[in-house]
Amino acid sequence: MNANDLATRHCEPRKGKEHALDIHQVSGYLRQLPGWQLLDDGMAIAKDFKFSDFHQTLGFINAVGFMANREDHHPDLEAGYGHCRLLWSTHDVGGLSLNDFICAARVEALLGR
Ligand SMILES: C[C@H](O)[C@H](O)[C@H]1CNC2=NC(N)=NC(=O)C2=N1
Repeated sequence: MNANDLATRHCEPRKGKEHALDIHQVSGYLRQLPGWQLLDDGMAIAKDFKFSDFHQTLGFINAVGFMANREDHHPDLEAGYGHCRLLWSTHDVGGLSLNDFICAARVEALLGR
């Protein structure tokens, strides 16, 4: 599944270890998502997005927040004047699930990438 396919999927409730992706699945999806990095021993993916000012940064956060609420899957956010770092992980799974990659791909699509 490439990034465009991922971005057209919707998150589904995924609870329990059986929904955790293995390292082969994780590296396959990561290859489709430039700039996203594996963190915390493979428990999360993150990317830092740069913007020219706080208005742009806040617009991005609002767009991501809207998408995240619609998908019922929520990122950790860290932001400053000209950047926002997003981290996706599935608490209900205790690691990475397909939902994290769907949301990362949806974020790229929001930016027209
Ligand atoms: C009931 C609801 O679907 C769950 O609590 C969702 C909400 N958003 C979530 N977001 C993230 N990142 N991980 C989850 O496990 C999660 N669970």
